[in-house]
Amino acid sequence: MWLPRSCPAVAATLRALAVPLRAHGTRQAQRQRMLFRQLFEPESCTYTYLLADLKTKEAVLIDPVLEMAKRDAELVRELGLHLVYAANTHCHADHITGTGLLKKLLPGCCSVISKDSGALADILICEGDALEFGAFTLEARSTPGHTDGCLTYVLNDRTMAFTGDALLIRGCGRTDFQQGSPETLYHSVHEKIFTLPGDCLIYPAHDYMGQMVSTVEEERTLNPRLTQSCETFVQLMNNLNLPYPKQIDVAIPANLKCGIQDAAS
Ligand SMILES: N[C@@H](CCC(=O)N[C@@H](CSS)C(=O)NCC(=O)O)C(=O)O
Repeated sequence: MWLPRSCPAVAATLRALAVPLRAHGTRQAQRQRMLFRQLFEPESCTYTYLLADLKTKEAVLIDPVLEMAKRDAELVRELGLHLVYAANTHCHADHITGTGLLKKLLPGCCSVISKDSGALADILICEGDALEFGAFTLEARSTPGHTDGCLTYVLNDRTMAFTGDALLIRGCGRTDFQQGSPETLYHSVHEKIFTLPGDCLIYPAHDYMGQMVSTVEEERTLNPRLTQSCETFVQLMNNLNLPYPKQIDVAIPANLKCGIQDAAS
């Protein structure tokens, strides 16, 4: 049924909708000018993310892998982008980061990792710091527990969170090496990730089951580990008995130097 805009009931409804509609419009406008790609490295099942402002062409890569750095650099060039940051969520133990090589392939790009990781990079960031690319920012949230230096990068409109190994789809990062602590991880995820909006998309650093994306609400309600009490979670994590990652002995020393063993960063 058609109702005139002057109808008081319609006017009240439009007033009530005004804020959410405006907010939705802003998110949609933002989405339309942002490029997003999820890239994959099959050996370590690592996801790399490319985000760019389509207007200014400034771009960020999150968690690039050494063996795929040429692919990533080629994609950046093909799309006419300018890579400003090659950022790690943490010092990985299962593969060598591509950030060191990307700095050579795409001069002008800065490597990034958290100060708490103890690793070298051009920019060492902390909780609350932001990486800007054009009109967008990625806020760094400290989410330790898998390692001391784990960060989750949250897009400024809180529609996307890049959780590294802190939160995986229906899982989480192991806590049995590299300063791992199940108690710390539990609190990180509950306080820094599960407090994001329910429809915020979760993009992890890995998936071993072929899944690509989740949401805060899904993980808050369905994650088999993190829906448990902290005590049960700790017991569970202390009894995973997973084999060590195949590349651990080369990956950690290399990643402490940004993926390059004979140079500072
Ligand atoms: N088989 C892989 C390593 C698998 C693994 O240990 N993944 C880590 C993240 S990379 S350090 C993890 O936290 N897994 C959690 C889980 O529950 O599987 C290899 O050899 O590279």
